[in-house]
Amino acid sequence: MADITQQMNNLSVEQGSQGNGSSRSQYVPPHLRNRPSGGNGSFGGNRRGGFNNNSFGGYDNNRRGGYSNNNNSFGGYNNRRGGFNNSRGSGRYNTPKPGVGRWVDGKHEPAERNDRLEKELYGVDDEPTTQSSGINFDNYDDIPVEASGEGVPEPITAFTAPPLDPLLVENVKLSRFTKPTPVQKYSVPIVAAGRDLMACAQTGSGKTGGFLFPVLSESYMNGPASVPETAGAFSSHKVYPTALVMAPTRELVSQIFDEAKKFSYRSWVRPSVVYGGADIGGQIRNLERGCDLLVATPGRLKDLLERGRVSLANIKYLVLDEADRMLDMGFEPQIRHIVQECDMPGVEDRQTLMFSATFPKEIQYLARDFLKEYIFLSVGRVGSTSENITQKILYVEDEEKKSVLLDLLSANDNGLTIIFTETKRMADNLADFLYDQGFPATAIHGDRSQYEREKALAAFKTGSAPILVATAVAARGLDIPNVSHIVNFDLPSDIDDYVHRIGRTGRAGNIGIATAFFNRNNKNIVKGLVDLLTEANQEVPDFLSKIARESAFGGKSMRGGSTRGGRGPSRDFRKQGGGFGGSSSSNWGNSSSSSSSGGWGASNNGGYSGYSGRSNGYSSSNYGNPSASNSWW
Ligand SMILES: Nc1ncnc2c1ncn2[C@@H]1O[C@H](COP(=O)(O)OP(=O)(O)OP(=O)(O)O)[C@@H](O)[C@H]1O
Repeated sequence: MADITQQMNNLSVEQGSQGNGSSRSQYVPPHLRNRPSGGNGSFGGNRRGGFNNNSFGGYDNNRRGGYSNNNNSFGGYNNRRGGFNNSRGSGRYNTPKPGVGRWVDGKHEPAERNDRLEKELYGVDDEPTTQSSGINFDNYDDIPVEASGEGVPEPITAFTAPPLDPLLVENVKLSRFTKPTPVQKYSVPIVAAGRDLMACAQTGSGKTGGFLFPVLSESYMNGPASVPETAGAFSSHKVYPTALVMAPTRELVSQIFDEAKKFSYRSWVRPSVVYGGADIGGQIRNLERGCDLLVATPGRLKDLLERGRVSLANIKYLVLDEADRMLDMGFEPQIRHIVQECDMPGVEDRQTLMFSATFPKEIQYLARDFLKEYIFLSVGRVGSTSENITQKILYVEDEEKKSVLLDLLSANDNGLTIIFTETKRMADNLADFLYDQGFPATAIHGDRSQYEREKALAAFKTGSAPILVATAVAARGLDIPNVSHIVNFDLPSDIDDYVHRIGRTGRAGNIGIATAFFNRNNKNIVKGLVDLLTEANQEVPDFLSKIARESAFGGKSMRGGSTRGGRGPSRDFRKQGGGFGGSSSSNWGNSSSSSSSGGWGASNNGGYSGYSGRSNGYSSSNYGNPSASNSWW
């Protein structure tokens, strides 16, 4: 990594314009300059057989890394009619299947271990598709965490049973996780105490485990609910999951599903996934094989509810992941319909966990309506970036971008690179260009079919196409091991999007580089960028400070100018209202915690009235290491 940084420091735009003498002055990247002419790099040949066309003939299709999750390989109960969903709680399964446990007479019977499945689920060390925690993983301990609300339970410090279920601890070990990340430390006891949670945490800090660990662990201890007596004659066609996770994109739900498979190995809990753009018939058949934990995009779930294939009557745990993104994508009506107008138990009879990178007003309304007396958890400063990511901002005019990109890619010959563009057309154009220049690139964006997107991701993950050109579709949530470099070929206009994009590297304590091409067209983001770089102890180039100063006179003062309030408050907004009489707040870190009045006071209706009358219940503590608050982010 140091080498790459060094080489990047030495880069200049002029270097990129050196031709190879041909009349088309086609750029020849340094690593190809001394090769005999005539080839197009090691994977050349027929362009249509390459990495970025729709035929996908050119790269090896290793499905392990992909998103083709219609095959619920552990679901396998074929007794469709007389199956598990009619068992009403006991002796659910007749035929044990590899890796699938049972709940029998009020007891959990985990399945035997299975070598083949373990290799499939957890991979083997040093495989490109497995990611271990990086050298800076221990620094997570230094991230300031603020937990506020009534009666915040003590965080756990290790993966131990108790409080976790022993099977969950075994699966966590198989995943090579040695200790919990901050969000996991808090979420485990919070969920075990029956509390609701609203969590904001930095990218790559383990939020998926933050909800999967406690939900699965509690499920292993408490077992399934029986099918409601009110279920009609057609209940055998329906599934009655105990836990529902909603997330915005197909890729993200598929990824959560893959994680859920790992941690539910050998247990009675069978995870399933449904998302739009894929054959619904196949998804229904998979659901019928067993569905205790359902991971879904809102649109497809609504469809399945309307078809009577899913009942939410048994939901004990509702998780909304990337809630702000779901609202951005216009899913609020579907989410409200699913949570409030179908058969899901009310807020008092389920536990609800919400994860969101930002906490603007719209999310606060959802929290007010979906959660009860929740604990607010803030890990790191909301919207901040990790110091594990070295951020470089280069001044590059639009017409020079391709040339500079080629230099960057030539300098970075190990690890995976994601290049973000603003438009789908540019993503395709750039991927084709890179292919022509001898770089194995593939593209992912919303105009590609689900099949193409899965293929592209699989090729990228396995390293057969180590360069992924992407639009915002890949910006959030995706967790791909060994991504060492993010290039913002086009900067987004919202600083939050920038944070999420670069968060695809530097995950789980690993290090990474993020390079952005900046020019005067990106003036709207300059203030946010300067603040962010400063906050993460990154170098702020002179040109950027200068443009920021100029722009300050132009009037935009908000970071990036997000229309939704962008980064939003990182603090529990309930503290700002007038309704928390007698609240006490102790702040052990150094984040400023002055509470202001106004805003969310008595004008709120609905779910908050219960809070306002408390005389002594509300407390807030900041458990971060006070000396460390500047050391990591
Ligand atoms: N306790 C742990 N020990 C080691 N690695 C972990 C641990 N928890 C999670 N990870 C790994 O860290 C990476 C990031 O986790 P995850 O995808 O849950 O982050 P996230 O907070 O949801 O990120 P984002 O905000 O980008 O969606 C994953 O590769 C995951 O396997």
